[in-house]
This record gives sequence, C-alpha cells and structure tokens, in this order.
Amino acid sequence: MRAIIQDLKSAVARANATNIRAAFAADPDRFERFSASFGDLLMDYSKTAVNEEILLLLERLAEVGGVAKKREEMFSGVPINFTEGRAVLHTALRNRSNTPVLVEGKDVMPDVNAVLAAMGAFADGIRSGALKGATGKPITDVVNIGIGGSDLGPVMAALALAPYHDGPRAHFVSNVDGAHIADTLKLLDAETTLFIVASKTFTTIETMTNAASARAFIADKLGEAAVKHHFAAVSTALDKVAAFGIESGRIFGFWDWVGGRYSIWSAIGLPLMIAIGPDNFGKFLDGAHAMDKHFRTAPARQNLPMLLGLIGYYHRNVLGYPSRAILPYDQRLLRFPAYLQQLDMESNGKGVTIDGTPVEGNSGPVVWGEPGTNGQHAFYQLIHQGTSIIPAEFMIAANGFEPHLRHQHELLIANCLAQSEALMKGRTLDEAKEQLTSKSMDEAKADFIAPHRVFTGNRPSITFVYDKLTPFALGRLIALYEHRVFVEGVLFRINSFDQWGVELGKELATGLLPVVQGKESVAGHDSSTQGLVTALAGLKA
Ligand SMILES: O=P(O)(O)OC[C@H]1O[C@H](O)[C@H](O)[C@@H](O)[C@@H]1O
Repeated sequence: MRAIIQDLKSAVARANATNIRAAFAADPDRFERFSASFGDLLMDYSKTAVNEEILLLLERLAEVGGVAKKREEMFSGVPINFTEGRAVLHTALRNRSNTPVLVEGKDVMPDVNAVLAAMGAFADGIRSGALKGATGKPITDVVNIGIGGSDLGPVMAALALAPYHDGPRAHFVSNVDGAHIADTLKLLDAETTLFIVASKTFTTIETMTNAASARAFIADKLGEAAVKHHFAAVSTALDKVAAFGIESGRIFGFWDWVGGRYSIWSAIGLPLMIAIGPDNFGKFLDGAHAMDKHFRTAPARQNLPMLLGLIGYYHRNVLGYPSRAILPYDQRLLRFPAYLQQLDMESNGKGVTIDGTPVEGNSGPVVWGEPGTNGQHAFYQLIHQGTSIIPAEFMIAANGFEPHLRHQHELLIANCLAQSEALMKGRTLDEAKEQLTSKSMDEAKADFIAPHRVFTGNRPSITFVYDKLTPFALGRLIALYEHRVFVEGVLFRINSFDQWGVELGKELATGLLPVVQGKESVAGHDSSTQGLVTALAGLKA
C-alpha cells in the first residue's frame, strides 16, 4: 500500500491534479467521466482532484488493501470487530431479501424479523390509541431517552422524515445535564407521554439517570402503578431492563453484533417507527438494503460507497486534508452532520492498526457541517478563502415537500450549485480587478481591493443529487455513508467497529463524582483538576 500511496502522490504532482479548474477547462466531458449513479441518486465527484490514473491507483489500493474481502467478511458474519470478538451485521437488520445470515452457525434472520414484527405491533398500538396511558388517554408524545448511537440515529431520522409524521410527537433526551430532561418534561402531560429507554448496554450513566428522572416524573404525577403503562425499553441487556421494572412485552431487544452507531435499523429505530409508521420504517430499511446490495456487487467505478471511501481516503492520506464538511442543502438533514460525526469519527478516529502497530499517516478526518444555506452566512468564508483545504460534500433533492414553495426550493438548488462552482472555479486576481474596474473603479483602488476578492478555487467537493428525501432515500443515504466509513477504515487498516477511546473519560468521571459531591478529597488529581474542582465548589450555591 505504501508504494501505491507514493505512486498516487507522484501522479498528483505530475498531472498537477489539484488544479481542478484547469482539468475542467481541458475536458468538456469531465462530469460524464467522474460521476456515477445508483437509481435517482447521483454522485458528482468531478470537482475533486482525480483523473483516470489516480482513480486506477485508488482502485488498486482497494484491491491491495483487501476491501472486497473484508466486505464479504462483514456481510457474512465474520467477527471483524476482533477487539470485542463480535460480528458486524447491521446489514442483517435491513436484509429485506431474508436470505439466511449466520452468526456462529445460527441464522439471525428469524430473530431480526420477530423483533421487527413486535416493534410494528407496539407502534401500531401506540399510534392507533389501542395502547393507552395509565389513565386511559391515548399517547400523544413519545420521549426517547438515550445517548450516542441510541439517540443520534432516531433524532436525525425523525427530523429528516418530518413530512411522514402521522404518529405521536417525538422528543429526544440525551444529555445528563438536567436541563435537557427538565426542558422537555415542561412541555409534556404525564398522562399522554410514553418514554422509551434506549441503551444497548443499559448501563450508560446519562441514560440511566434520565430514565430515573422520567420514572419519578410519572410516579409523582400518576403514582407508582402507572409507571408500567408509560415506559418501554430497547436494549441488548434484557436482564438489566427487566430489573428496571419494564414489562416484558414492552422490551425490544437487539444483539451485540449491532454497533451503537449502526443501530438505527434495529429496535433503536422504535421512536422513528412510531412517528412515521411501520410501513414507512420498512421503506427506510428497503433503502438501506438497496445500498447494501449495490455496495456488495457494483464494480468499483460505479460503486458509490466505494468511490466515496476511496476519495475520502485520498483526501485524507494522499492530499493530507484534515477535515471534511457535510453540507446538506436540506433543512431536514439538520442533524445529519452530527450523526455522521459519530458514525465516522467514532469508527475511524483510531491510532492503532489491526496488527497493534501505530497507523501510518492519518486515520479518519474531522467531520463537521451544517445545512446550507445557513452555513454560507457563517463558516463558508473559511472554506472559500481560508488556509486549509476542506473537502465539502453537498447534498440536494430535486424536489421538496412544499409544492407551493417551489420558488424557495429553486433558490436552495441555485445556492448549492453556486457554492460548489465557486469552490472549484474561484476567481483570479485579473478577474477580480476586471470586475472592479468595469464598475468604474479607478485602477489604483482596484489594485488595493482586488486581492481580498481573489478566490483560489480548486477546492474539492462532491455533490449528491436525489429526487426527494423519502424514507427510502434516507435509508439509502445513511447506508452509503456507513459503507464509505467501512472502506476508509479498511484502508486505514483499523478496526472501525470498536470505541475504546471513549472509556478513559467515563472511568475518570466515575472517580470524580464523589470528589465533586465533596465526599472524597481532590488530592491525587493534577493541579488543573484540583483548581477546577475547588473553583466550582467555591461557586456552588
Ligand atoms: O446504547 P448505550 O449502551 O447506552 O451506549 C450509548 C453510546 O455510548 C458509548 O459511550 C459509545 O461511545 C457509543 O457508541 C454508544 O452509542
């Protein structure tokens, strides 16, 4: 791999490949050459610094890096998450073909289908009003209590699919900061509220603490006996859920081969299913399954996750770009960048390879972003003229859900396309001067002002275009990014499916709680921690 990376660097230098503007000027067919589609989903990567030779080298990199082999291992239940001894089978959760998927010789599909059916029956019961609160009133509000993978997926997807909401309102409480649950409960009536406690491990301190507060809210307002009518739970740790006091018919399980950040397809999707209905949830799974089949079978040059992963790797480890911006021109994808932050950074933010040696070069980039057009008026300045190159990933639907606001959607599209064009083309000093002097500005003043108006251009971006943000399209989009993270992880030679880096902070927090409570001395901690504890204690009301 080292040799191919070297070849890639030479190929970039030889062709001056990062001059994307020149590449467009030289080749009128560049878009045709460097775009690919899957159904109505188009991926335009022509505005990145690729050429034929670079793509061939990247394809070689995928071959030598063993991406296809690892992909088969993932889909067929090999425990590729070796630090936790687990298979990685979120794809089985949306395996709509229902072909057997074996984990340690056992087909998991009957269990997957059974949980899906139980979720559907429960969701229908809540949605229809057949399942009521303790006082006989139908449920109008559902609060999901979870964090990380037990929050970000449902919260992101519920917002994304708002036009499909025809069930109770969905709320999400994640932060251990009491402000989160307090502000949420303020809006709610205990009699008509259902809480879903969502935690893979059912030990996460934030979720357990918020669940206890929610339990107290129901018990205070409606009495202890009411609690069982107002709670459901989702977890892999069924014994722990039972100990919390949730009735068995309201517990929805999943399995240790589903990573938290890949769990939206499991019972963790229950709040989404209640909001949009089991049929639409099924279409969401269909979209992901379609992408799975595409990823597994399409040749590299037509394979969207493969291309996205290869270009992502190229940006990070050949061109050295430190971050990537996720810029959906879709207000309902507001939380998609945050969702991808966990998916990507928790998966590929690793420093050790599968052999236990330090990663050579870089692993995953910083992922961040906001929907357009809002970001344009905030941080795009840096993307256009800052000193770091930040590859951007745009996404835009051809159609919105508001036919009467078509003119607004057209403005949205125009803005999205303008940004990628501006990033690529830029504006030269001569062009800037010409613009100024044509506005009858005198030459001397133009000379002074023009440098600030120069855009270097050649700033890479990928644009995704799709018909409409339907449940199918959202499922497909999420699965696309899951598989891109997979491809990059294989090339970084890391285990993308563990998250040991979150452990140390959790352990230290547990140790610091009695110190913060004043029950233990702060002695033994570093002087900064000591100083902060003392300062907070001094300010305590
Ligand atoms: O679902 P839970 O077990 O409560 O875990 C919630 C989250 O917490 C952890 O710290 C992990 O970093 C996440 O990957 C996980 O999604």
